[in-house]
Amino acid sequence: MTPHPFDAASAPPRSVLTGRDRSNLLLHDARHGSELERLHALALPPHTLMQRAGQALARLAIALAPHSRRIEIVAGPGNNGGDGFEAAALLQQAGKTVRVWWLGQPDRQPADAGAARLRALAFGVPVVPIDDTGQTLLQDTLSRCDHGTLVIDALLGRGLNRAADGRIAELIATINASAAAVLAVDLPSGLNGDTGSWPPAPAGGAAAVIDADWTLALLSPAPGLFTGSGRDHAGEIWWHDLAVDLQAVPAQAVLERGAAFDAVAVPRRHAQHKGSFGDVWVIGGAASMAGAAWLAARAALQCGAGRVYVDLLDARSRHADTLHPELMPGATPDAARLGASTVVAGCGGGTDIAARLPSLLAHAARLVLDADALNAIAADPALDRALRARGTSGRPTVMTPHPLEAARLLGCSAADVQRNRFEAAQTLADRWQVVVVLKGSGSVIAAPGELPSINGSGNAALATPGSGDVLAGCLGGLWSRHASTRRDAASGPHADSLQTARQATLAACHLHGATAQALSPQAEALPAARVAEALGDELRRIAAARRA
Ligand SMILES: NC(=O)C1=CN([C@@H]2O[C@H](COP(=O)(O)OP(=O)(O)OC[C@H]3O[C@@H](n4cnc5c(N)ncnc54)[C@H](OP(=O)(O)O)[C@@H]3O)[C@@H](O)[C@H]2O)[C@@H](O)CC1
Ligand SMILES: [K+]
Repeated sequence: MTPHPFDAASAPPRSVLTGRDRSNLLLHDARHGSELERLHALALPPHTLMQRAGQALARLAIALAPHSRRIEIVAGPGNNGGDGFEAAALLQQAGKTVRVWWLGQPDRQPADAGAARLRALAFGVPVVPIDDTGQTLLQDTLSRCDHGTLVIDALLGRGLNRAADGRIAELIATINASAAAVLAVDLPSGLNGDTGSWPPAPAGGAAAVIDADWTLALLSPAPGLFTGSGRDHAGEIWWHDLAVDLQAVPAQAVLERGAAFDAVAVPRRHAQHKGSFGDVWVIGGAASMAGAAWLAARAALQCGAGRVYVDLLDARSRHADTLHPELMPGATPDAARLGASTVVAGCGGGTDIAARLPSLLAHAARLVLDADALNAIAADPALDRALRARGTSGRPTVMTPHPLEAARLLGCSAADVQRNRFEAAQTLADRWQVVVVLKGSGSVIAAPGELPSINGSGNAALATPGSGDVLAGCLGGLWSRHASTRRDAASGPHADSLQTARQATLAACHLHGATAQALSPQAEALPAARVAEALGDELRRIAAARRA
């Protein structure tokens, strides 16, 4: 008997976020991922998908840790463990010293995983049951490993149906405490792949989730890998589609990797002038918070808005930004100007922004609501009604809450929002017929009637004060030029549609994140003013790369 060979013709796993592929990636939750698996399994010889999964896993393990002679595979009771068994036989054939530690029972193992275990045994792979003795031995082994040992986490994948506790939680803690490198199969065990959160921990306990160096997503990546806690637990995310058609089953989310940005930041034509790219008004900067408004204005300028005005709420701060003389301090815009402008409202707005909102909601052609503008709407039913009326009338609005602002709008806690970021963002988008960016690790962009998108760029360098103001301004700038350019091309009212707003929002989130990654690849803190300044550099770099 020979193991199924590495299929040299099959594509290798791909790194999802560091590769050059900028196309959107469909993401399926656990239910639809199982449906995808079931549908394709019916059309293929028995065990094919798991064999492909094992091949992809073994191939990636060798590529990521070529010098690891010892590979410890910790396999769980279900098919996630089956992937581990499939890879074990191949890795053993490839000359590695492999051992599978198995937490399962033969009579309860699913058919695919059972066949994979028998195959591994047939190739002489040692399989150690994780009973009390096995667990002690594993703890002892992993405590003595260094980074040269590879541990494959095949404990739990999409079949997670409760918080990891008891022995499985102990195993997760043992792996996390080890110095070994960790490659997780499909999901870091313990992570809820649908949401990127942890299932509620047992009373008094902490959630147990693997901290992987790498994760190999199989078939269709789970949405939760890319948002909430997902990125921190998953490490670098790799993916293999196992040669199936992901479109055969409806997806639940989309990973945005730059396609929308490419559609929005189109090359500027020679005969265009500043009027071609529209006016942006930044309205915010209450007492001692003028910086927030200037940051947004600088970002809008860097992103290519035609003219940028700043209407500061604190009259005493109405001076120019001497570092950026292009920015114009302006008096309160009237309805006609608002009706021809993109307005970014609320950055450092304090409570003063509330008085401005009725006019902005009624007249602004395009409206970005950030920070204190969102808090004002959460606190005032009349503003809530005005925003609803704006949505019904078809005038586009983008809301950019962080989780706490979203919680205020939804009347729940920030922890509730983080438990299901997709649901929170979609509820807000549907309630007001707006585009919503729920900020945080893996910003979620939701709009009525659209699948939620997750922004794939960015890192923790953006976790600094003023970062949100820069995003709001960046969005204002890109939206202004996008809507104006589309109006040029289409001369129709649809130039201001919610779809244009959504495209600009996806583009802004991408650019904001990509700029931070370029400036601070190791995610060390970045002052927001540096990010604002560098947005233009990143735009110019991308434009130059396009021409090359
Ligand atoms: N079949 C195929 O062709 C392919 C399958 N694929 C792979 O299959 C994976 C999905 O497999 P799966 O559905 O068997 O689920 P899996 O993640 O192994 O876990 C289920 C087991 O865990 C248990 N359990 C759950 N939560 C628990 C907890 N907190 N603490 C303790 N136990 C817990 C649960 O126990 P039960 O609830 O039944 O008591 C059950 O025994 C997917 O992620 C991918 O890796 C891919 O290779 C593509 C091809
Ligand atoms: K896993």
